[in-house]
Amino acid sequence: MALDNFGTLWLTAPILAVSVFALLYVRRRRTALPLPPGPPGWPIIGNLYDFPQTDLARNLYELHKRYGDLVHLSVFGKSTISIGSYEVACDLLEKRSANYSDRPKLVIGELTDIYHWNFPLMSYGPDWRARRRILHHELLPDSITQYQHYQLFVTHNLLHNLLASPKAFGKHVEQAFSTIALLVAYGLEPQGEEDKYVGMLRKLNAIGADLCVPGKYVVEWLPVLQYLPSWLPGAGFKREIASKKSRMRQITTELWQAGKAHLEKGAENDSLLARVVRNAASLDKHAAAEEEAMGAGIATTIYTAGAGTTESATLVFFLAMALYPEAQQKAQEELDRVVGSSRLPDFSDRDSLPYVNALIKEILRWHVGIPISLPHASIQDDIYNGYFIPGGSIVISNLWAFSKDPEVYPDPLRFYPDRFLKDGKLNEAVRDPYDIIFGFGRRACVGKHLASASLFITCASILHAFTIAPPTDENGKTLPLEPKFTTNLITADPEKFECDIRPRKAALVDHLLD
Ligand code: HEM
Repeated sequence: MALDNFGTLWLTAPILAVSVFALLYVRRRRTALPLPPGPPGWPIIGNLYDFPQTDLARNLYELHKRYGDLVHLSVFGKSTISIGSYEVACDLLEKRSANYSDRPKLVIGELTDIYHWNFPLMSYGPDWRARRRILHHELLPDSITQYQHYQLFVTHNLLHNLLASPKAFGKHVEQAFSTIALLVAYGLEPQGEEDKYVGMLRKLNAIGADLCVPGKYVVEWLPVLQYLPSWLPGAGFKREIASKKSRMRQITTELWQAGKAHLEKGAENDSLLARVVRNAASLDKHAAAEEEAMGAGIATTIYTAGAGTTESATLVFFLAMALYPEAQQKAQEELDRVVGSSRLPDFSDRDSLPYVNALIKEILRWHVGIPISLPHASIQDDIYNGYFIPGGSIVISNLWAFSKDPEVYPDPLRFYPDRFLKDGKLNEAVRDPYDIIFGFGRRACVGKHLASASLFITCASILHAFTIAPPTDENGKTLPLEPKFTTNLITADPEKFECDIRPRKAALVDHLLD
C-alpha cells in the first residue's frame, strides 16, 4: 500500500542518515528548557540503536512506559517526538495543528515530483490545502451519500463472489475496494478481474513502493548526490528515478483521460472526476487546466490511500468473526430482528443496528491498521508542558497505544464489542475508535466517513448472508487459527489466513443468485 511505502521511508531515512550533510543539520537547542525525556543516546548517532526497527507501536509503547507520554529520540541530530497518549495527541496535533500539520520531507519526493500531485505527502501549505479542500468537500458525511449506490453495487457483487468461491475471499475483498475507488475517483467500472485501470493504479502503487524501499537510493541519505548531472557514470539512479517519475505521470494522466472520455461518451456519474470537469468548464483555459491537473493527482489518492486500508480492515473483520463466534452470533441475531430474512441490509438500517456498529468499532480498535499513523512534522519550535520541541521534528502518534489504553478500554486485548454499548444503545461516553484510528488534526484521514460507510455496509451484509468460521481439514476437523499481522513500519495487515464461509439463509442465497 502506498501509505505504507512512503511512510517507511519517512521514518527510516532519518534513522539511516549517515552522511556528512546530516551533521550540518544537527540542531542546537535554542532554549534552556529540556527536550522531552528519552533514552540518553550516543554522540553523533544519538538514539540510532534505541529506535525500534520493527513493530514500532509496541516498542515505542515500552519507551513511553519508562519515560512518559512524550518521548524524544534523536538520530544524527534530527528529533523524533513520539506521542504516547490520546490527550497529548489532541493537545499538539488538534489544538496546535497549525504547527504540527507538516510532513517529513524526502529527497525522493522532490526528485520524483510526487510532492506536486500526491497531497498526503505534501508539505503543509497552499498546494496541500487546495487539494485537501476538494477531497474534503467530496467526502463529507452529506456528500458521500451520493456514493451509496456504488457501495451497494460493489457489496452485492462481493456477496455473489463469496457464494461462488468462498476460499478466494481475500481476492474478492481486494476487488471490491479497488472497484469502489475506481468508481468514486473516475466513474469507471472495472471490467473483470484483470481490469486495465485497476492494473494501472496497482502499478502506480508498486512504483511508489519500489522508489521508497529503504536503502534503495543513497541520495536519500546523501542529498548532495541529487545535483549530479544525469549523464555522469554513477548517476544511473537519476535516470532510473526520472523514468519512474514519467511513468507515474503517464499513469495519472491516462487514467484521468480515460475517465474524461467515458464522461464525454455521455456516461452520467457521480465521480470526483465528473465534478472537477464540470467545475473546470466554468473557468478560463489556464485555471481549468490547473484544476484538472489537481483533480488527476487527487483521484489517484482515493485508490492509493483508500483501497488497501479499507480492504485490510475488512480482512480483520473476517479474522475476528472466525475467532469470536459469540460476537458474530449476537450481530446476526440483531440483523435477523431488524432486517429480516428476505432482504439484505441497507444504509437506512444503520441506526437500528447498535450491536453491528459496536462490533465494527471493536474491529477497528482491536487491530489498528496504521498503528503509528502517518508521521507529521512540526514547523516551528514549540514548548509543551515545560519541554522544548524543536521545529522540524518528526512527530509520531501511537494510535495502537491509544486504542489499548486500559483506563478507557478495560481488558484492552479482549475482543468485546459490548464495551461500546449501554442499555442496548451505543454508549457515547466510551471513546470512539473512529476518533483515534484515522489520525489527528488537519492531516487526519479525509476518507474517514467513506471508509466507515463502506465498512458498515460490507460487514453487515456479509454477516447477514454468511457465517464465518475457522478453517477445517478434509474431515471437517477445525484447524487452529491464530491472529497474525505483518509488522511493517507503518501498516499492519493480517497475514494470509483461511476461513470457512457458508451461506446462512436459503432465501438470501436465492436473492444473491438473482
Ligand atoms: C479503514 C480505512 C482507513 C484508515 C484506517 C485510514 C487511516 C488513515 C490515517 C491514520 C491517516 C494519517 C492521518 C494523519 O496523518 O494524522 C490517513 C490519511 C489519509 N487518508 Fe485514510 N484511512 C482509511 C481510509 C481512507 C479512504 C477510504 C480514503 C479516501 C477515499 C483515505 C484517504 C486519506 C488521505 C488522502 C490521507 C492523507 C490526508 C492528508 O495528508 O491531508 N483514507 N488515513
